[in-house]
Amino acid sequence: MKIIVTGGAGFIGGNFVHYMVNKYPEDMIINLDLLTYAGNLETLKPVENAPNYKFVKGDIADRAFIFKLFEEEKPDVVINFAAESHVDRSITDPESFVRTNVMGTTTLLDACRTYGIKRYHQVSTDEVYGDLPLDRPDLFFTEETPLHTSSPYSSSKASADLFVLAYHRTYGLPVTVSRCSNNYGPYHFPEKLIPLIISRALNDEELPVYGKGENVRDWLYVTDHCKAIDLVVRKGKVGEVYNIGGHNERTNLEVVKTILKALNKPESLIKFVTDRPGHDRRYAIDPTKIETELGWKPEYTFDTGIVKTIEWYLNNKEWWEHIISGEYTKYFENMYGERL
Ligand SMILES: Cc1cn([C@H]2C[C@H](O)[C@@H](COP(=O)(O)OP(=O)(O)O[C@H]3O[C@H](C)C(=O)[C@H](O)[C@H]3O)O2)c(=O)[nH]c1=O
Repeated sequence: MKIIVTGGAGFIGGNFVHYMVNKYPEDMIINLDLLTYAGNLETLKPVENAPNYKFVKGDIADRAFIFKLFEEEKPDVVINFAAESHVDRSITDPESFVRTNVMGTTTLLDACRTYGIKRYHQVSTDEVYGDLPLDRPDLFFTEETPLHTSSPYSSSKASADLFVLAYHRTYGLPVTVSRCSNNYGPYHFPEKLIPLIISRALNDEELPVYGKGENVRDWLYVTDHCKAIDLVVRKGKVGEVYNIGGHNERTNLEVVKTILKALNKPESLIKFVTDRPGHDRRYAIDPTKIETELGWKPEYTFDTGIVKTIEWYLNNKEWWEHIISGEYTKYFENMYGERL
């Protein structure tokens, strides 16, 4: 099979490319990525010379380019990870989220419709369901939970999901959608909570915690997510949505304190800062459907996954140190300067 993985130089896409190149030597994995700020070819070093791997630089929202690529490659499967993914950035620049996440998705769908495809898979997020109250730990997102977005980011992802499902209903395109909870693990860009806290704590820098740190996220180790997507693509029912999460809810403050303890750094580094506008309170996934229909079970709990993640950041400083210097410092100051 020829599989186009979009966004394969990003965090989840990059981990997925590693997983697929190693697991399916008989398949050809084409990594299509625009290499924007969070895309990094260093992430692909371990697989870049594999005979079943190829990198193509390009924009999923560039219709002429995408159609030419499909004409040349005739892929059997397309798995769309490419997305602007940072909620804070979507608050300052919503338009780029519409372009990549919505227009990029519809462009890929049109190419799939024109050239034919065995499966199109959309990698989505539990943020499309909005949030849950903090005082109702009995509530979880299921695939039937209505879409109810809070941020420009989640609105763009929900919109893309609806297009994907509409292309199934209207044109019969064989699609699946998965919606995951917060991922963490190797190669995570240090603008997101866990890698940001690890990298800044290692440099003894202040750690911005939004509001009171009471918001809850449901943490999923990235390779558990990769295995789930592989299962959905190969065995999931066409036209269906699958939620992916492993019941690992933690408040942000718990997460930050866990990392500080593991690194033997003081809690005095924590700085409570102005809250994110529209900040979702709690995400929590009910994974019953993917567990019962496809037999997926996560391998990592938060306690085992976070240790592995911290070890990776300690052993791979060359991957992240240059990111948090230079351009990134400017970005960080713009984003957090007023808060810190
Ligand atoms: C960067 C940062 C974040 N936070 C808080 C905000 C959130 O409550 C939590 C995690 O934030 P982060 O930006 O890492 O992730 P989410 O906003 O939950 O969204 C993430 O998980 C979903 C599923 C996706 O779909 C997004 O693409 C992905 O970015 O920590 C802080 O308190 N301080 C910080 O410096």
